[in-house]
Amino acid sequence: MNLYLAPLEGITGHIYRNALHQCFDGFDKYFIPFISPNQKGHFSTREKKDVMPEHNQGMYAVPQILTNNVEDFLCTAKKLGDYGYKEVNLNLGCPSRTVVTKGRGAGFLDEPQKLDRFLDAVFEKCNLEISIKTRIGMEDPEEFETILPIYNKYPLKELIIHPRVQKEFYKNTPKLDTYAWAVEHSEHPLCYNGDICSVEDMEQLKIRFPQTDTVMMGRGVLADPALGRKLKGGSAATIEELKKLHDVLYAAYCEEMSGDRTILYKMKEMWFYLHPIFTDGRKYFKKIKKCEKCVVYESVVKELFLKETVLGK
Ligand SMILES: Cc1cc2nc3c(=O)[nH]c(=O)nc-3n(C[C@H](O)[C@H](O)[C@H](O)COP(=O)(O)O)c2cc1C
Repeated sequence: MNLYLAPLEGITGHIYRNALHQCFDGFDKYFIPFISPNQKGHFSTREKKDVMPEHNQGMYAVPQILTNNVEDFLCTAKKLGDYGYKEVNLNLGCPSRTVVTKGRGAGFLDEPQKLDRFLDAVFEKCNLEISIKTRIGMEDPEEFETILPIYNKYPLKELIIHPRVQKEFYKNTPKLDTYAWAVEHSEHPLCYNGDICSVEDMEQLKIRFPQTDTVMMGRGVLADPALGRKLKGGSAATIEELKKLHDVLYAAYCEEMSGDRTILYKMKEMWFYLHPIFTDGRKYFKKIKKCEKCVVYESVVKELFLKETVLGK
């Protein structure tokens, strides 16, 4: 089984990926949140920090590009190639309105002919391997019957399918019937993505799709950082391991960012996903959300790790 860490913009940046890799590992590929090429043609500070080889040591990292412009894609891919990357991923799933209204991310799925011409040009000129992470349409899963044949025309490294349409954002449940149709009709190796948060979820997926041997996971990992390890037959997270992950992350955010508010914003985001793994996690999450100073935060977290334990999963 190949397991991939999903890109989560604002969360699984280099600090999170390195902390996860150091404390739990378990992933065959670590996807980097999207790079959105700008008019000036250079990376933002966040993007640069995220793709720098020294921030991705010892792991197979895949950068992702969000664009609908051929030149921007090629120019970004070239720079990533210069950094040493062999593979890039194209984002055709981002549901955010600001992205979609510009015809990027999931918005590109609304213009199949333009998408076809885009892929034709980038596959002709790009020297790197290209994979695609896609939703199944904008409004209706049936749109995928037009989109998949386009993907089938090009030599994709792999196709990662998150079987929701754009308008659902992260609501409802993944459309497994559409994924089943894709399993039958795709010419490419497939990776399934969506709502795999436990060993049981994976078992269910494998019952219906025994041929699926590559799965990407995002929020499930934030909620249980040992998920990848557990899916590979390893043990559940211990309280000591979770404390270590927390301490590594917190130290790295304190070093990279300035100001209690900015640091605590990052930590609160992490706790939003992670708190349910602890006994009485809700109580502590409420306290954490109220923290405005790092010293106060540190004492709340210290108490949590002292008094609570990990819920058996
Ligand atoms: C906060 C957040 C940020 C995300 N950022 C990205 C991104 O940069 N690129 C991308 O392809 N998908 C992004 N996604 C989608 C995830 O990669 C993934 O497809 C989605 O969360 C479904 O998988 P999951 O159920 O395992 O979390 C993001 C999702 C969330 C919730």
